[in-house]
Amino acid sequence: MDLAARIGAEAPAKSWGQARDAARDAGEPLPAVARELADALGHALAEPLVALTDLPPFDTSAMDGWAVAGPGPWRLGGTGVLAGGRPEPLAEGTAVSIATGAELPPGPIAVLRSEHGEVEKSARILFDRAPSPPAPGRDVRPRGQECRSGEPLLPAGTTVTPAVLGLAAAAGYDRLVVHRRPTVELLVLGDELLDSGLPRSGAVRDALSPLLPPLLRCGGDVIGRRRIADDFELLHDAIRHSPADVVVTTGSTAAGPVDFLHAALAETGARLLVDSVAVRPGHPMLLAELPPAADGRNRRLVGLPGNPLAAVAGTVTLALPLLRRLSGRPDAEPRRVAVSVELLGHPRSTRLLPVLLRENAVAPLPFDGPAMLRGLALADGLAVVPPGGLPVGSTVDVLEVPRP
Ligand SMILES: Nc1nc2c(c(=O)[nH]1)N[C@H]1C(S)=C(S)[C@@H](COP(=O)(O)OP(=O)(O)OC[C@H]3O[C@@H](n4cnc5c(N)ncnc54)[C@H](O)[C@@H]3O)O[C@H]1N2
Ligand code: MOO
Repeated sequence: MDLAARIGAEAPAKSWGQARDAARDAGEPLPAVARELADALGHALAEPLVALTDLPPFDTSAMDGWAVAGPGPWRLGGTGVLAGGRPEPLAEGTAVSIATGAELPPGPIAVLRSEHGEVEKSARILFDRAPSPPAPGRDVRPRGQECRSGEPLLPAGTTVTPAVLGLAAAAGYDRLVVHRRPTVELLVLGDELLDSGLPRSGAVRDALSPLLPPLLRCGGDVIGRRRIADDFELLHDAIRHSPADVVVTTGSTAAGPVDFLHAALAETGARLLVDSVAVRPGHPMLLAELPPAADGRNRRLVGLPGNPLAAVAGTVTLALPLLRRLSGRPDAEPRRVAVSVELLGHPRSTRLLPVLLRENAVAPLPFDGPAMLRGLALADGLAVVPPGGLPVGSTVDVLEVPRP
């Protein structure tokens, strides 16, 4: 049986948009799990975040000063209210010192800022020196100002950022229900690759081991990276036994003498969902469904071409949309930007061009060949130039290449 028959009839190359859609549709968000707040960072909320309390939970002083009842001057009483303390009711004509964030005594209480009052110490009388008399409500954060208990604060699918962790804690959460993040194993193929030092006699530095894990971490948890020699059995074995939800390979996508990826996928019983894309660079990129893991988990493989810029093209086209889908997050939408210099297109394929963004217009960068990273290293993003190119005065989508 020939290779095409073993892995299913070869479909024609997908357009760039079809390929990205196929990656977005290639799975369901992974199951929801409850995580301690600190462990939920970077995950997507599996449920809306609903306030478990009013915020603020009580009427709060917004300033250091005094809580005052009625018009001044006031008799100073009590020991004061610090943040975290419980206030006693205040009788009309009395005041008590209060700290920012402390609960106000009940009733129509106003706050006089410390810089607006003067205390006559022996008689313990507080005089009002404010430009206008303190009024109930001023310099007060009223209970429920930010939200009421039960109010939805964030929709499901929101990425848990440091700010979301803080909001969740303020709103009463100890744990969050989030989607499990997909695990990723990176298999870097190529006998010609060096891990250190200068390139020599046909051998080049492995540029993808440093480049890809930080990009892939924007969608999943990279649990391993391995260099695999150009050997069919080793590759087949690595794919078959990978514990990851998503295996990402680099190189070996084309038809060279040691490009074993298609054969290894066929031997593994994989089903190709995308097998080459009408995009430059990166056209041999692929996406496959692997047989499930022993514990029943679905597994997928993204094959990135070996040329480094082509590998980045495959990452933004297939790997990140797939990982974001599995992690329960919406995919990143491109930014639409004006074209102020003609963007030359390929006759039949989409081009992904490293560009700078200047005053909301794109400026293409030189050194954009598939094997080059010099343009990308300066770029603000990748412009998606449709077949035929784009004239001055039109607009172009620019994809973000995630940065730390
Ligand atoms: N007859 C054809 N040959 C090629 C075609 C084609 O359509 N017909 N497509 C070309 C295109 S386009 C690309 S892209 C590459 C894809 O090749 P592979 O995915 O099989 O990758 P390799 O052959 O292993 O390597 C290609 C190139 O990239 C360098 N490389 C690989 N890995 C790394 C790495 N980790 N760091 C730095 N550089 C890497 C490798 O040394 C090669 O120079 O195929 C074309 N050929
Ligand atoms: O896909 Mo290749 O990147 O054109 O070199």
